[in-house]
Amino acid sequence: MCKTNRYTITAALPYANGPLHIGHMAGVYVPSDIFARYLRRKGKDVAFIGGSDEHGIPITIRAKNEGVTPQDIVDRYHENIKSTLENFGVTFDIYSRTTSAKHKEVAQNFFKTLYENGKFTEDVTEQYYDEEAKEFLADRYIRGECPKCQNPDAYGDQCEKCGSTLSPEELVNPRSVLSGNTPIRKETKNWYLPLDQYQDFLKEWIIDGHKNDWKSNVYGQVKSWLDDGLKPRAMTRDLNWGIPVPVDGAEGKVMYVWFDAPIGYISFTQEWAEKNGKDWKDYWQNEETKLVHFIGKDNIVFHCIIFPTMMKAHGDYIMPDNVPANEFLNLEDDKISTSRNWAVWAHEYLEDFPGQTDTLRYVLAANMPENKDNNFTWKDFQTKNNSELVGILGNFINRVMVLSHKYYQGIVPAKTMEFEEVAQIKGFATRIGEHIEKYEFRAALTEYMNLARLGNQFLQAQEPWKKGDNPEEVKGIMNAATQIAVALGQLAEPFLPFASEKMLNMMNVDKIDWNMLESTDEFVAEGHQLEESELIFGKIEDEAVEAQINKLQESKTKNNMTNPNAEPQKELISFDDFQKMDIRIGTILEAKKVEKADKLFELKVDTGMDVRTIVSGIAEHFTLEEVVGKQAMVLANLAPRKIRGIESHGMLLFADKADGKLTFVNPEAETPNGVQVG
Ligand SMILES: Nc1ncnc2c1ncn2[C@@H]1O[C@H](COP(=O)(O)OP(=O)(O)OP(=O)(O)O)[C@@H](O)[C@H]1O
Ligand SMILES: [Zn+2]
Repeated sequence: MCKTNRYTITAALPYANGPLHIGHMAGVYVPSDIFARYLRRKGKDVAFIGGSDEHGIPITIRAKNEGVTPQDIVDRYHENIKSTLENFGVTFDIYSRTTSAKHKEVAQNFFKTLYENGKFTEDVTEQYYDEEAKEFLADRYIRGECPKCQNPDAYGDQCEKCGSTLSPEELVNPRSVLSGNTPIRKETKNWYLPLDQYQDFLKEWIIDGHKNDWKSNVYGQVKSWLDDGLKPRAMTRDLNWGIPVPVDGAEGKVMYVWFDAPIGYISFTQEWAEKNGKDWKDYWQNEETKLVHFIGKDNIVFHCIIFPTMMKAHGDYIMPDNVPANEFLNLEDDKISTSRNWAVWAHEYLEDFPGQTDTLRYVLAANMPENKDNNFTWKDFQTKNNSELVGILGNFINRVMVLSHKYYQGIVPAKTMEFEEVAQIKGFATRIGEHIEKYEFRAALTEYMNLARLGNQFLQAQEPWKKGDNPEEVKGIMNAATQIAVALGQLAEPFLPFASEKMLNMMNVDKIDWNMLESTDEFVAEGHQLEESELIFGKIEDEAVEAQINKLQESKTKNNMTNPNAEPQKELISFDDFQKMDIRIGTILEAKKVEKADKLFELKVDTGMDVRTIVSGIAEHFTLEEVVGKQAMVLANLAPRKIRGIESHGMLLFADKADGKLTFVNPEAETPNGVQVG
């Protein structure tokens, strides 16, 4: 059914701001790898392209919080992610990164082409700006209340609670993530991709053209975007981390991360092609090539609307043939979250379950959130391993191996009889392939396991161990069982690559082409010598699963201790910065109201060094009587400033409670005035 011979397969570029978890694997990397491995076995010319997305605000925020550079962050996580993917058996032809020189060049050329051909519109708009940090606040640099669900911590580009796509102007009570301050609005020029001009093209291509072959979750999301009407979208940002915009008048601006990241698929293909003597254009600009993007649902708009529009505006590029986006995987009935450490980290799994990589690949493929969100639980993981991989597949392979060695020293006996089960194998190969080509990975895996079930039923029905008086029949049964076992070893590869290799080694056979698997009845010949038998899958004990559940419980306990509504931490300061502050205990001696200022008290404060005047904005929180005689913390060396004509020498410190009421922060034991706090 698949006539195309060349495929370009991309997998979403993970943000290099943290390690990979099972959601990433189930949503993107397991399905794309199954697809790529299958097509290679089918003899197709495949470029399976991946890499780290190293620009974008989550990276700069993480760097700021840790007090390191963005480059430090991406170097750390790029290596971590790359080796995790390798160890998971994800067979990228190249796994590169968007901070490479090659990528910068390709992305800048792409931008320039659009610019020179007049594909952008330019617009000067007011954007939020943090006066203290001196930075424009795009996307995740700004938070505030979601206008749709009132979540107080929505981002400037998205509300994670209700899933709405937002722009910073829509946030209620916006605040800067950098300083916590309320931002001002300031004019800046940006370059926009006029998506509205591509509305008709997108409608014709997707809505009219892919109603039947795209997944309904993807099609539905695209349709609702188009029904709402597309608007121009800024492709540049006033930030200092990213790829500089290569046009005059754009100094200090970088490309929007979702402009440069998908170009990564192209630049990485170029890097790979150069190293391997190929022509990259075959993979991106040849109508006979099928381009397929594997992503999670939050990336649909970028891969179905924005990136195709970029490619259309550029010209020469093919459109994706399909974007089989998955919904989300949850963990133990809760949303996977990096910040709440509610995740099973792929690299930790590899350490905790050595030699059992395929078990996780299997469970994630079986639970893949293909059409709706799905759930991973450790109990289900254990059951699927013990009763399906060990109990069905491993059991069948092991019985065949052990009996072959017992009866025939591991030499495959003659085919003395015909069995219908053997003739059925090629049908399984075909159906597995058809499901994979339709992005129905769960159904493909079920089909595969049904062949293992068939093998067990066959042995159970034929009972060769009871037929010692008919050696010719036993030979025939064992030949047939061995055909099924070898076919299982062959067909396992897309899903269970490590187990497949182990099975084929043990059976002493080479991998064969999938087309062959779909057409033959003989997977191994009479007289072939099998190697020694070994177990393919190990049981997962209760203790191992309990340890994992305890690990999650610890995260939950920790999360419950921290306040989800706490203000984000301010920018890091050095120890020297801190040392500069002179904070000490003082006592308020006198208090009076400041005329025509509802919020202010004029206070006389004994700081231990002197008695001084401090103007404080506490009149709405306390009465004059309440504050006189009270001790308070004083920031003594704050530069004096005039407030309502009164010179204030320092500042009193209060705790700013969530309900907006101030409260004094005082030493627990009696403390003389002038004692330093630090
Ligand atoms: N729980 C999940 N289930 C399925 N796919 C997911 C899940 N989490 C992330 N993905 C997908 O993995 C790909 C790479 O994710 P990316 O690095 O962009 O992280 P992310 O979406 O910010 O995730 P997180 O916030 O958990 O780090 C994206 O296509 C994303 O849709
Ligand atoms: Zn919301």
